[in-house]
Amino acid sequence: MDSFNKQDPEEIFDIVSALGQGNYGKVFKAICKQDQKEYAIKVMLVNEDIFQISKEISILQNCKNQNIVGYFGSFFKDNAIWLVTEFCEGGSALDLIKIIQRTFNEQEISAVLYQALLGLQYLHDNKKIHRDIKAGNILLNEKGEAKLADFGVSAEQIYTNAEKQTLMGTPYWMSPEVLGNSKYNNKTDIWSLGITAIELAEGEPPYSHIHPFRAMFAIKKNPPQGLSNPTQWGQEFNDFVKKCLTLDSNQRPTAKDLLSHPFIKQAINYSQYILSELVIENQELIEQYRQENFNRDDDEDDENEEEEEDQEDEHEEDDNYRDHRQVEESYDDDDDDDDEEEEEDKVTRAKNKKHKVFHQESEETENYIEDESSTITDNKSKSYSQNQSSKFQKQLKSQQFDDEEDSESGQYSQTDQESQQESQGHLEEKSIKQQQMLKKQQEKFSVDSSKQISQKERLLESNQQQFTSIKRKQEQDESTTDLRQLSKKLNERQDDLNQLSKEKLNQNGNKGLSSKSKELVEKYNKNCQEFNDTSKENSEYDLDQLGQILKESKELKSQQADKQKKNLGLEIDQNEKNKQPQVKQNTQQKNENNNKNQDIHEEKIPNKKKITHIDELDDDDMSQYDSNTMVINKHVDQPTNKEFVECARQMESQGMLGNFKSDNQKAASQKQQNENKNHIQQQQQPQNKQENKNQQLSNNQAPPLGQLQSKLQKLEKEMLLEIEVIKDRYQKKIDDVLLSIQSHRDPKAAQTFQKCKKSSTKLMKSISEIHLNSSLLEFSESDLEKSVFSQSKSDLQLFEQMKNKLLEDDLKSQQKAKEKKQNVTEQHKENNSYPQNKNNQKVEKNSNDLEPDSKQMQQPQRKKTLSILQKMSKLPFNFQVDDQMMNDMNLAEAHYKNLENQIYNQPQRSADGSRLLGPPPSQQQSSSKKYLPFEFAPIQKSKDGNVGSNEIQVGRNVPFSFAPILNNN
Ligand SMILES: Nc1ncnc2c1ncn2[C@@H]1O[C@H](COP(=O)(O)OP(=O)(O)OP(=O)(O)O)[C@@H](O)[C@H]1O
Repeated sequence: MDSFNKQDPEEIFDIVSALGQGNYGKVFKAICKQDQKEYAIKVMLVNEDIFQISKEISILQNCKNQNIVGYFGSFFKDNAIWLVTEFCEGGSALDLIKIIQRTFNEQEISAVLYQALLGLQYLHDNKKIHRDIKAGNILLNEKGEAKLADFGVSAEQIYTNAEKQTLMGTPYWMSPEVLGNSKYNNKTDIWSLGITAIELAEGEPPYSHIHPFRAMFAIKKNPPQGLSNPTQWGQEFNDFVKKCLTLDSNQRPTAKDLLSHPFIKQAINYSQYILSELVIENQELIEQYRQENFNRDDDEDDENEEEEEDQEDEHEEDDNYRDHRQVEESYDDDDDDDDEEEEEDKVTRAKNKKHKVFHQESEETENYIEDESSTITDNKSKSYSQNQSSKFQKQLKSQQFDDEEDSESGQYSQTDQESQQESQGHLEEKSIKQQQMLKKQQEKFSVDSSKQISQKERLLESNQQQFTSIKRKQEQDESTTDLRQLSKKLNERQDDLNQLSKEKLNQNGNKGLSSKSKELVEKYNKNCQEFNDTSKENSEYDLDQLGQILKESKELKSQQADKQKKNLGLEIDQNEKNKQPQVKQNTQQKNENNNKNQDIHEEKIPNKKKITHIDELDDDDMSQYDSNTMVINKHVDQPTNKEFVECARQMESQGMLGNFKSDNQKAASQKQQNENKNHIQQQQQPQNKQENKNQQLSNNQAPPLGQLQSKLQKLEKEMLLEIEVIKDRYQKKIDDVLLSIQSHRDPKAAQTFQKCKKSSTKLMKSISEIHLNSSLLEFSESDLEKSVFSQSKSDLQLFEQMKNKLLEDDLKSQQKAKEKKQNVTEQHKENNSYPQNKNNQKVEKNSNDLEPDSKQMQQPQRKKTLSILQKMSKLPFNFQVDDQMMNDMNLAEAHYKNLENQIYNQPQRSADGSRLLGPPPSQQQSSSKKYLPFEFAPIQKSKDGNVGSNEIQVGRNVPFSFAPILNNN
């Protein structure tokens, strides 16, 4: 008890939701107010089970292992113990089977068992026995870790023969030796693990269809039951189960033995990865399941409280039968008193567990009812109450019949008046008593049956709720299909645009499009193509997200279009009047908002001309607008984009496109139009024909902007959120795989890591492309600059620069080195007549002459390299280093090494090859270290467990950090 924290747990934690119900209490999800981390808290009322609870605490306290659920402390409040453990997002393996509504496949089973075995190995090495291994006690988290939990019945290993053995565990998972009279040890956990393997594969342990006490008997007497359909499973899995279920515990393998079983060994590479996928993919369903269970538990709690008194006696028997949960039974064959105590104990425990049992009972009934239609359920509840009442009627009749019989027999058998009267009085009394009793019974029956009816009604209600939720899910699925179709449409639309741009290019190809313009258009086409490819590659989830946004945007636009249609014709003049101030205001706002950005931009691109049509661009102009500027400086006119917007509008007017983008584009065009107008008015330049055309078009078609803009802003925010979510998701995956690589040096995981990174970058690129190409949402310059895409692009450029610089400098220094070498050789030739000793001195002197020169040459270059490297070190975490870049880096490194070797290390031979030139070996070593600009080193994790953001990932199979070495001087 000393170990309990004295603080009020409610001051430390916020209870968020219920996670589940155990035998000893409810488990809640909580958030620590201080660090905002999630925890699981088991709240257990203190009663006679205090021994179990404190044992669980003490065992958890002493276990620190990745595959044992982490313990953070315990509190005592209001006669309840709060046990704080680490939160496992996936709940138990059994929960997951229920949630995904299928059993695990062989890969998933091996993944769970591999980690469970690691946990068991740790426990057994520390002389502990779990004693309650089952799928319900293996928790899974988002990282794909499987953890043993629920140590309520665990024990320190008992070795002495004098010790009384305790029967503990959950019947179907118990080993024959636990059920028999023999002593048992940690091998009992291995048996239970074998049963758990069957449970994961089939959803139920063997003998689950029979009464648990009978099952206990069967386990003890019968040969082990393996998988019920062995041919359905691989040979290795069959063998694994068989080995776990070895009858003789001495022959049964240990956890360590099983870790090298082929069925388990294969899981080492993928265990965490696939479990993480399983948990993350089903996170929504898991939450839903918890929510539903929580509601049901609450209802049932209330109900049970009401029924507790009434049903206590009647259900006691049932309780014993239905208690599929833990059975704890001390036994001693020779001692009858013990048996009695044990019997009493059982009853007390059964009472304590009644809550749980009721819960299970109604769950079973409910499951049954779930299979039936609601009408059948209704009928069932009715017929049940009918049965009850007819049963009661029968009883009533028989009672009445007995009474009548009694009174009749009384009439004929008694001759004496007094005794007759006496007897009659007695009979009357008896009859009154019986009638009272019957009345009571009648009342009780009616109460019971009405309770049963209301229970059934509740079940019916929950059934209907489930039905509605299934229906809702179906609707969701339908809308997901809708979204998928939408995203498909988006792709098709991109194809259309592609096609259109190609046609346009062909048409205009000979009409004086400058080569730069052509190049630009081609680049745009390529981007579109790439976007199509990547968006096809991206997961359905991402497409769904994008589809959702597009759907909303479409709805918004169609609303706008409807409104506009209404206004058109009738109120066009009015509309025009109303529109102008709004547009003006927006333009003003926009101008104000973008003032800073524009200033910055003006600095970057001086003398920038405002371009409104691609034909207005000449080669000089085009040189200012390379692809990067297009991406980063969004507010710069993008001729290709405008071109396509116009084409799209034309297509639309010809009925070739829906109104999917038009409103937005019109809005953008209107805004641009106004901006241009202002600009041109300022410069007092005549407007060209094309602009007039555009203005006419936009004046006729542009929608009112106020509402649209605020909705667009909302959409933009949502889009940003979506991006964050997607980014997070990938980031999490990357982190996890990274961890797994680090812990296992696992090439498969490394591959996945690379894949994740690639798809993450692709995704970011796609998103940026959507921003750029569809003009769906307007990003400010700074937003765009923040985006990973643009960042990566400029960083890539930086890297290119660095590489070229290095190669250039390298070449120069090689040339210089050559020249120096020639000088040295010539000088050597001159001094060839010197004695050996002197000669060496001379050479050393020459070598020293070389050093300052090389240093001079190296220092500025080194500085530059370092500054570039430092810049690179600010790259975002998910900056992708592809093979090409990897090669470049290796190349750069090799060049440096080479250079160093040539200048300082490589002992050079004299022209005739007879003597070595160069510094003594001691000098060689130090110089080589001193001048190496960077090296590959294993990644160091920062305190918070993340890979530092200032480290660059350089992936072969194992990630490395790329850290510049500081000058020793
Ligand atoms: N750390 C946790 N993280 C997430 N969910 C948890 C955690 N601990 C328990 N749960 C959920 O709460 C449920 C109840 O857990 P608990 O350990 O109290 O009992 P149990 O294992 O179901 O029953 P018993 O105690 O009879 O073995 C679990 O099945 C699981 O769904």
